[in-house]
Amino acid sequence: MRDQLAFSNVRFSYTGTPILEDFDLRVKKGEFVSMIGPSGIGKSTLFQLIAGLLQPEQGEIRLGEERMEQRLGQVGYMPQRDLLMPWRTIVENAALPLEIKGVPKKEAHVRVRQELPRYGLHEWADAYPAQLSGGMRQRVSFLRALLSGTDLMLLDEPFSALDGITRLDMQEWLMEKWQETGSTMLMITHDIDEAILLADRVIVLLGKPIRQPVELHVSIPRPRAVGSRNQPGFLALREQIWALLRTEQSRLQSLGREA
Ligand SMILES: Nc1ncnc2c1ncn2[C@@H]1O[C@H](COP(=O)(O)OP(=O)(O)OP(=O)(O)O)[C@@H](O)[C@H]1O
Repeated sequence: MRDQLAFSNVRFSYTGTPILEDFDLRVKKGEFVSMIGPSGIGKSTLFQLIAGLLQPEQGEIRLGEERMEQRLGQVGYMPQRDLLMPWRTIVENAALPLEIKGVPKKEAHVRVRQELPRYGLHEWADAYPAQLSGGMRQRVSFLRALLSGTDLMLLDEPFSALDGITRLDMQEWLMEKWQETGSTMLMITHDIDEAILLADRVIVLLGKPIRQPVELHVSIPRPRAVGSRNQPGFLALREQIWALLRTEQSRLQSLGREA
């Protein structure tokens, strides 16, 4: 299967802070990849590079077959907080990327209304974001990202602001949507179980700068559900990721003490 995203030999730093060095990453079309790493390692920076908000100093980033400097608008982005506009209704919020692409407003709204039932939101089309629960707002945010018309979705800790039960529901919901849409998904999370449950592959980001991420394949059979966490393969992966992160945390702390 062809690559949807490829980083080759990428270097990136902020003034005085190296983030990536000789960094390679390949994501196949339709794959679900989770990324996990210590705070401040550069996860959001990676997403900004993919979205084209930042450019690499060296190396290249390809989306599909193309090497693109201008990647803005080529990926769907779902942030931690939904960033829905409070003065726009649910239909108006979700239709925004279509309108930006030049689809006439009326047509954009019809298309969103057709989609809403699949998101359990058909009764909320004309409501405002403040009337919806956190989980519902994140579903609107996901639909809006999907309607930006791209096959690559970047999910930046999409459920971190939700309560525990809603979060579990949303994880199962996202797995369904991923299978339904066939989109390629790249998700940042701080939650090891979430990283494993959803993904085909977990990428553990280590090092300062990040050179060779550790890539772990998740062979838990699909369809998965919250109960899949109790399978022996899951427990072993959780231990392995936990050990990697703990070692990295101590290494970073001792580097901090030396500096
Ligand atoms: N615009 C910037 N200018 C300079 N340094 C920056 C800038 N943005 C981020 N950094 C630094 O780069 C490093 C990586 O930041 P980034 O936000 O990508 O990390 P992260 O892994 O997403 O963190 P977290 O898990 O806490 O969200 C951090 O040390 C951060 O302080």
